[in-house]
Amino acid sequence: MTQQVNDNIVDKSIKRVHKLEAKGVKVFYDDFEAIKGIDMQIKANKVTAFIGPSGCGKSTFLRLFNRMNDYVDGFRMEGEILIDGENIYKKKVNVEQLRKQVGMVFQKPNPFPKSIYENVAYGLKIQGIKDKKYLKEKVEDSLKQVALWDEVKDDLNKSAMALSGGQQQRLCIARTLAVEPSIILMDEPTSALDPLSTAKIEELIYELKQKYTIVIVTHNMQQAGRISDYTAFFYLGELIEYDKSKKLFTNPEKQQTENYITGRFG
Ligand SMILES: Nc1ncnc2c1ncn2[C@@H]1O[C@H](COP(=O)(O)OP(=O)(O)OP(=O)(O)O)[C@@H](O)[C@H]1O
Repeated sequence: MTQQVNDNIVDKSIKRVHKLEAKGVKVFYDDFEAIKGIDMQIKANKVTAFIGPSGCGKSTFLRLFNRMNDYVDGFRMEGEILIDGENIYKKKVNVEQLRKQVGMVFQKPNPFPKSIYENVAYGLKIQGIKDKKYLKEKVEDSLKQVALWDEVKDDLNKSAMALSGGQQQRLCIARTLAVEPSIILMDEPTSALDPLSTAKIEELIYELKQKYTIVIVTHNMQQAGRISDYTAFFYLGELIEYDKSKKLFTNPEKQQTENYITGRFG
């Protein structure tokens, strides 16, 4: 099934406008076909939400963009995933480099059992950066971007595990930003958080799209409506509908989308 977002952007501008692209993508876990042939283009510097009932393939599809499924037993993919026009599944692709460009934030905040400072500096240090002044600046800058700096600036040596869940998630986003990705994948980043922390992360996502291309899986349709520019509705491994969020949530083209967003199934 071919789904191109419906707003008159011509194909020849893919490299500039469409940051991510899937071409004829199928995913199998052994014999099970989890993604059944998806074509999709995702725009740069926008927030794109993936919605759909449990098991429809949102996370599987999201994880294709930084090759996180490569580790899964029985995983096999057909088709192409392109970033800025480059197929990221080509043999010569350096997966470590790719993951620097494509950061990921998970459902449960997963800070390392280290200090706040070390968590944010970690990615830079494993790149071999030793310059203390640079590291300090980068840590401060990343924590400021996630609006955590004021809360932690006097406690940078404190364990990250002592932070609240919402603070931990912002720290994990700061850790992702420190290595300067251009794309951030988020897999239900607020589902383990209280409403106040959720609101903070949503504000943050809104700010971050000035600089980053963000793709977010969410079960929360209000959230998708609030923060995303585009929404893709998946069902049973297919991309059913993909459009501007305002359109998809108010006037969907497909009956299945309408049934889902009005809570008739899922
Ligand atoms: N490692 C795996 N091995 C076998 N099957 C898997 C594996 N991971 C996912 N699947 C199957 O692939 C399908 C898609 O799963 P996926 O986790 O991508 O869906 P999802 O839409 O993200 O679900 P949820 O909203 O519950 O997280 C499901 O049927 C799931 O059971």
